[in-house]
Order: sequence, then structure tokens, then C-alpha cells
Amino acid sequence: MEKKFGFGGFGGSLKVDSVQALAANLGPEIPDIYVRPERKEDIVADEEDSGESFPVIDFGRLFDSKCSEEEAAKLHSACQGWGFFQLVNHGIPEDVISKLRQDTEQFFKLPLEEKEKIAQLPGQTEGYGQFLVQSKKHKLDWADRLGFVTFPPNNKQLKFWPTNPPSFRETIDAYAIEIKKVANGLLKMISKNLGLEFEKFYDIFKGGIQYFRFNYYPPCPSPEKVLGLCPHSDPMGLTILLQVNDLQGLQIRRKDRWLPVQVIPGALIINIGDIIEILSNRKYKSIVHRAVVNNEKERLSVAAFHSLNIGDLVGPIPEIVKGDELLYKSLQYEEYFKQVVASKLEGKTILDHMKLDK
Ligand SMILES: O=C(O)CCC(=O)C(=O)O
Ligand SMILES: [Fe+2]
Repeated sequence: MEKKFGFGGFGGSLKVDSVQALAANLGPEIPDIYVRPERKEDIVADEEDSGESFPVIDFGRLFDSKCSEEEAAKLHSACQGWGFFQLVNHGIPEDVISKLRQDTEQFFKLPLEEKEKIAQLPGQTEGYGQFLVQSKKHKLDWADRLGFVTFPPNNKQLKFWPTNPPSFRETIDAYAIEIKKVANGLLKMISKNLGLEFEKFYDIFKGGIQYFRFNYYPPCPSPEKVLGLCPHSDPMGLTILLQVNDLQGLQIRRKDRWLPVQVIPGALIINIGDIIEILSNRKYKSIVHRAVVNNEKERLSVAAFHSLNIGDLVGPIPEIVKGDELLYKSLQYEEYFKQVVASKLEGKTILDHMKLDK
């Protein structure tokens, strides 16, 4: 099928109030819709308490013939055992990242009316607003979001792209290209590590969607009562996350505890998403993660999701399954994506729909 139409029409989200605007005028009471009673049960352990060292991969070493094998083995164990790692020495020019940081911060400082010029529309998954809020009864995240497709060019809907600050579009394009290079490099190494041809995963994702989500988490007077982003695995393939203003808040779920991630300055965070879990027939598992907020300062992050596209099949790759038990069904990407949009982003919901071993 020709991949030519924009990425609308798959369902959307209910409109909700801006949390940034709410937080600016808030007394000590947090509206109930944001309060998460389950946070009382949190078990949180930092890296030292967890007794494990969180995986860090050096992108340069992956492609240096002198140490590639050793670094690829580390990558394999991070993908297999964690579904998460920090990526250092990724080679993205510092000015590209600092421009993205600046423009992102400036965008969220704009008055609400200005940001709402690119508000999400009914039935759409792009624009400024919220994502995957399907019912007025759902608890809400303590965050505002901006999201849109950045690749391939013919899937871009520029009407959802900011024009303020004036350099933002150019900045996003430059960063998107760099992030795609990093994603391609990782996908090739992941292929090799899974015993496939070097280019296999790269080919599968080549014409795929790259979608950016900008997360803005305002400070909250009772941060322990709310969540910036509820627990979820990313329904796409590979996520590359940048902490914009170096404020910590990301936590990963491991061994029934929440582990706060201390992001190394300049590092990118990589998450294995549900599509890689499915393609690899669960050789690699997606990681459940969430974001918490604090009471002093806003936190910002930019997630770049790498996915497939209309006409592609989401299902275990036969060369990987071989004689193993088949764990997931296969679905056309459009059907898969419709399910994603119709579901509440919580836990591993999508994988539950795709499982064969119930
Ligand atoms: O802000 C963060 O640290 C996490 C963002 C995230 O998980 C997402 O946008 O899917
Ligand atoms: Fe995520």
C-alpha cells in the first residue's frame, strides 16, 4: 500500500485542561482527578539500593571495530535483561541538542492561547494537548504534551507543528535527522544481536513513523500524590528520550520496584518498546516506566518513538521464532495502531491484546 496520507483518523483523545495553567493558579489542594491513591504502595529503590548497576552503552564503541563485539554484547544484555539503557557518546552535535532544549523551553513558556493554535483536534493524535485520554473518569497525568510525526516527510502534518519560537521547526527537523541516525545504528546492532542480517531491523523500520512527544511537567505542591506520566510501556518500537532541562523524574519498573533513573548528563535514554517485544517474540521485552514530578521546578522531556507504518505487519519475525512457541499474533500496523489509540496508556495493555499464550 502506498504510504502517503497523514497520520490522522486513527482516533484521538478527550480534551483536558492545561496542567501548566492549572498549576499556576493552584492552592494546596490537588483536584481529585490527578490524585493517584496507588502511589502510597510505591516501593522505590535507587541504583545503590537496587544492588544492580543500570546499563550504559557507548554508541561510538558499538561501531569501532576494536571494541564493537564487546559493546554489542553489553547492548544485547541490556535489551534482553532490562529493555532500557542510557546511551552515551551518541555523536549528536551539541548545538543541535542545545537548540532543541532552548526552543522546547521557549514553546512551553508561551501563553496558553498561543500554544493552543496547534491544539490537538478531535480524532487526531497530533498537536498540543493530551494523549490517550478516553474517558472523563480516567485519572489524569500531571503534564501537558505536544506531539507530531517527524518522519517520513509525507506523513508530516505541519499544521500541528509550532511556528513559535520561529526557529522551532528547523530545530526539530535537524534533531529528528540526528535521532534517526542513532535509531538506525541501534536497530542494526539489535538485528545482529538477535542473529538476523545486520540490516533486517533497519529495513523493517526504514519507512516507519518517527513521532515526537514533548512532555511538560509543571511543579506540583504535593508531588507524591500525582504522576507526570502513568506506568506504561511504549507501544512503538524503539524510544529515544532526551531530558530537556536535566531534571530527574523517570523511573523504571524492575523486580516489583520503581527505580529512579539518574540520567547521565548528555546521555539519551533508550527504551525497548512493545513492537520490538512482538517482532522478537519476546526475546527482548519492553520496559514499563513512568515519570514523577517535583514541587520546585518544571521538568521537560522529548521522546522520539520509532515505529512501523501503514501496510506493515506487526508480528513475530519467522527467523526469530524458528521452532519456538509463537507468543504474539500478527496484525496490520493500522489495526495495531487503532488499538493503541483506543486503549488507555497503562502497563503493557497492547501486549495483552497481542498475546497468544493466554
Ligand atoms: O518524561 C519522561 O522521562 C518519560 C517520557 C515517556 O515515557 C514518554 O513520553 O513515553
Ligand atoms: Fe514512555
